[in-house]
Amino acid sequence: MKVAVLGSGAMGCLFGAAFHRAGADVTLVDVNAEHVGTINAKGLELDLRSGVENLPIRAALPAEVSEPVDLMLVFTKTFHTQGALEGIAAAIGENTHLLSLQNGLGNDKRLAGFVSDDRVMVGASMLPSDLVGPGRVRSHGEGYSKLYPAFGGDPAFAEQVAGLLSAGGLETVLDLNIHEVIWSKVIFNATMNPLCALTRRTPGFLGANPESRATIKSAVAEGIEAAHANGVMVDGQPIYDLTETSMTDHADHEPSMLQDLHAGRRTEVDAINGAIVTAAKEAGVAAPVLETLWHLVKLEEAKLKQG
Ligand SMILES: NC(=O)C1=CN([C@@H]2O[C@H](COP(=O)(O)OP(=O)(O)OC[C@H]3O[C@@H](n4cnc5c(N)ncnc54)[C@H](OP(=O)(O)O)[C@@H]3O)[C@@H](O)[C@H]2O)C=CC1
Ligand SMILES: CC(C)(CO)C(=O)C(=O)O
Repeated sequence: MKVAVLGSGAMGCLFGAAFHRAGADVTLVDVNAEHVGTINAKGLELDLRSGVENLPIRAALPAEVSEPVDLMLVFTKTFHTQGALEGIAAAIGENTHLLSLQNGLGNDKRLAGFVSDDRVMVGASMLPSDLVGPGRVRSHGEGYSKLYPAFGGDPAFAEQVAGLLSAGGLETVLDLNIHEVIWSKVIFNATMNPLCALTRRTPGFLGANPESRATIKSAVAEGIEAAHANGVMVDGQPIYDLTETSMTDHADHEPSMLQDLHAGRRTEVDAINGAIVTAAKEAGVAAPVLETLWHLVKLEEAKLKQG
């Protein structure tokens, strides 16, 4: 399978490596010229719990990819999806499938503007990953990934994709209820990511303090109510369980929102907290804790703009 990973930062490199290990023809596409150059010159360095690995994977700037691919895995930040797909139009042919495992709500609609609905796949990943420097990625935590065609239909291609990822070392399964999976993940992210970003601490710190534990409980409860009000019947307990797992298994992982603030970049809080709060309001329910976390992270972003 010919695969392009669009946005080859922390997660894109981790997944590109799995496709490469499974024998796919992979190109890591990114706008960061230093990162692309380092991967081409020295290989991709992956620091995993199992050890450090160096993989000779091809990397490219978007303008350098001119042949259509079978699969384009989109792993930019959500607010870059539209521009990134426009910038790689030459690689999107009439048989190209698009897959997003990005955080947040609305990724299905963002991809649907570029290929027919039957070639859009979405999902979520619980794997943690950090971009340590040009050509270097660290992932020290376990986690599964789930995917499915976003608008239903034949899952045969999605099955092949999940098979390759699993063969390449990243456990991936199909889930018919993919929108419940995505909502469960976004509720988790809307709770844990802002709390870590605002305190500048990792999940282990949140687990050790009663104030964060109380906030986690309220935020998750609001997210579940918002999902149910929107007709997405998520099961609540596994989301609380995920927060517990992250406070132990991912105790030292910097959630992507914390990585963003540390790097002085915009966060994805609008697609995460903002999207849940908006959906909640549209369905006639309030989500005040999630809304406050959203606004506090927006203030952090405003501080970054001030310098
Ligand atoms: N990190 C994690 O542990 C997890 C992240 N996620 C989700 O995965 C997605 C990706 O996150 P993550 O890997 O952390 O993000 P990163 O910032 O590490 O990677 C995104 C990459 O996309 C690049 N990029 C930006 N614009 C374009 C473009 N037009 N064309 C090609 N590449 C572009 C960025 O370059 P530049 O930096 O120069 O803008 C960057 O290298 C997000 O939605 C995140 O929420 C999900 C689960 C876990
Ligand atoms: C790794 C994980 C699952 C939890 O922190 C995540 O989604 C993120 O960092 O955004």
